[in-house]
Amino acid sequence: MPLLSEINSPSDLRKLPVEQLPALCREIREFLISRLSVNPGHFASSMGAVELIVALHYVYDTPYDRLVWDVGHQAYAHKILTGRRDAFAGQRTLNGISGFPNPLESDADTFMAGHAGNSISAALGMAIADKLTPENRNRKTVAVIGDASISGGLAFEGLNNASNHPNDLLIVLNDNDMSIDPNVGALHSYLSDLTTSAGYNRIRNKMAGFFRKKGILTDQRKRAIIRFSNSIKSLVSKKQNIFEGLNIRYLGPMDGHDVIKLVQVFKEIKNMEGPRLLHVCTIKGKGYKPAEDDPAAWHAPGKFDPATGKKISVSSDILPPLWQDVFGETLVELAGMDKSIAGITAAMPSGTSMSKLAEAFPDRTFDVGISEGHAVTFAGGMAAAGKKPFVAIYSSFLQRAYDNIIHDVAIQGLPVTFCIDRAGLVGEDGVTHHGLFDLAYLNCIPGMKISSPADEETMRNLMFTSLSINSPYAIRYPRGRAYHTDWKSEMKTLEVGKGRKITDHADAKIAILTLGPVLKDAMTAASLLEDQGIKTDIFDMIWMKPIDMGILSDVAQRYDAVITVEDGALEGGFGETVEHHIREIGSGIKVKSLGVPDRWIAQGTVDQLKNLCGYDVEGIISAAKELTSNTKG
Ligand SMILES: Cc1ncc(C[n+]2csc(CCOP(=O)(O)OP(=O)(O)O)c2C)c(N)n1
Ligand SMILES: CC(=O)[C@@H](O)[C@H](O)COP(=O)(O)O
Ligand SMILES: [Mg+2]
Repeated sequence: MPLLSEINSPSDLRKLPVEQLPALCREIREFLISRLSVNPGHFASSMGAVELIVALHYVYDTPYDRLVWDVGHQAYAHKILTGRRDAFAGQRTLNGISGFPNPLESDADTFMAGHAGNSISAALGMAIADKLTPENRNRKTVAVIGDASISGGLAFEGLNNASNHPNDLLIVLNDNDMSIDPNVGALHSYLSDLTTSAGYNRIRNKMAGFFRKKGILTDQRKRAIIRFSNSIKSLVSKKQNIFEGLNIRYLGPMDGHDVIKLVQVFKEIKNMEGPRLLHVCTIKGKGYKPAEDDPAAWHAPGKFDPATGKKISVSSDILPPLWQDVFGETLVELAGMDKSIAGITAAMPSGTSMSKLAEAFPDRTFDVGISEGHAVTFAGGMAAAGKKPFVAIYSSFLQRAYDNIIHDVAIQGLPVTFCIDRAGLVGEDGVTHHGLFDLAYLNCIPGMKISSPADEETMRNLMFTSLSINSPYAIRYPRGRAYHTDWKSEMKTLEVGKGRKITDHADAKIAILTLGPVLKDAMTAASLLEDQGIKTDIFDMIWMKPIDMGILSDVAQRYDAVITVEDGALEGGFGETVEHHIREIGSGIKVKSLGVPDRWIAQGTVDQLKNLCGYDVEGIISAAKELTSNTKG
């Protein structure tokens, strides 16, 4: 790769003649295909954003000028051009670079990315701060946001605020007509026929410059003219351009793969004043036919054969189900039993397997787009109207909807069932995507029921139990696979707040209390400990709230020490709750809590990260040994 191998910074890129940029884009795509076929990541989005990223770094004085990425899964070319080409082979691995922009990793990464919708607000903050900072007056800021991400509430809040205070923010709307799955919503269909002529903009730009030089065009007069021209346009075209209706200058649409044209346009608009939005049209998966043909399947394809596009699956055996499929297929069964059941997803139908309900009951399944807050309140509305909504949202994305859970569901005690997927460490997506806080952030909400299954049977029974729960209810489960190939057991109603004793040794001195699938590690650890003469008893608590006080008082009386294990943050988590109640009972036994410590956890495999956090089999064994030696001493 003769061009790419010489680029170790954006200033190296800017030394190239513009005519060489198409060749550079080809090399970047070749690089992405070769690296991502062996070390998987977000493929199609990044393939579609190559020209856009090259042109931005070519025209803007990065990293002094700021690029703010939305989600950031499309920004691999940005990482490659900003000194991380060689490190890219280790992206999304332990101690490697992150799969998303991260300011801790590079000064070219201006803001944390990973959760959709934050780029406009963050970039607007930077742009306005620069207006207030004399030495930064000429610093440019550009937000790059996709067509699905811009439909989220936070993005709209940013757009709505963009014309209130003087700023020169450029928003680049990267419209590839896709989310992870096909994009949804009115804005999506609106974008597809949004037009304004580039010629019209050029003339308008020249006139504005002329009148400004004459001192005729003040800010106030300019805003009046824009409002006047918008009203003329909406009279003539009958279509108010939504962005110009918000006093954000709309430019485009243009071909997002014509890197020469993009350079020319960015040069033209770079020094324009006031908030602008450039609408570029791209193809998700551009430059790799299998991905162009099926961008959803190539959003995060895993390993593949670059020559054939054949996915390289980890095993050909019959595998246990994905937890999300246990959820999806069980929900279809429940929806068949109870017509009041509806399913809601926030732009993650395939990720949560809510797609299975959509196939079986399309009229009872709702994809509301990347709008988790709206999804929860929408569910609250459905519940208030007598339905039984199941909202499936990844734990870390659900963080976006915290007050919606409290204000629009819990205070009213509405029967919404939260199916919290990707709960716990998720692995390679890293710090923004680990679902570590749901136990803590839900536990303090009055009336919220919180559960976590250790296996498929319990998952199905917890879901079935929702039919007899008429109040807010959460079931949390992890990314990845469960355990049993034949898992579709008969369902039954569980007693709310009732855990189960797994082992019962007369002479065990240590109790191990687990919540969720960490039970498996505890059982492995217990049998290894028994081989070493240390007897423990295991309890699968199933419920975090209400917690099984019967088990806690039994444990407090019978054992010398307790180990708790959770796949989540220790602060405010399951272990703290156990200790709080054991102290309330008046017991002073030692409680050792294992889980995620109070620090940010970057990317790696789940096994690597659990080991680092000390709650894998090894961690449980060493905790039991430590307690045994302490209680003996
Ligand atoms: C708050 C939040 N919800 C959901 C997601 C999952 N997610 C990641 S990328 C994506 C689709 C983004 O679509 P778009 O903005 O159009 O970018 P594209 O992938 O098309 O480049 C979604 C839903 C997320 N990252 N953040
Ligand atoms: C970029 C993004 O947020 C999603 O693509 C996310 O990475 C999906 O996670 P899973 O791979 O766990 O479905
Ligand atoms: Mg898109």
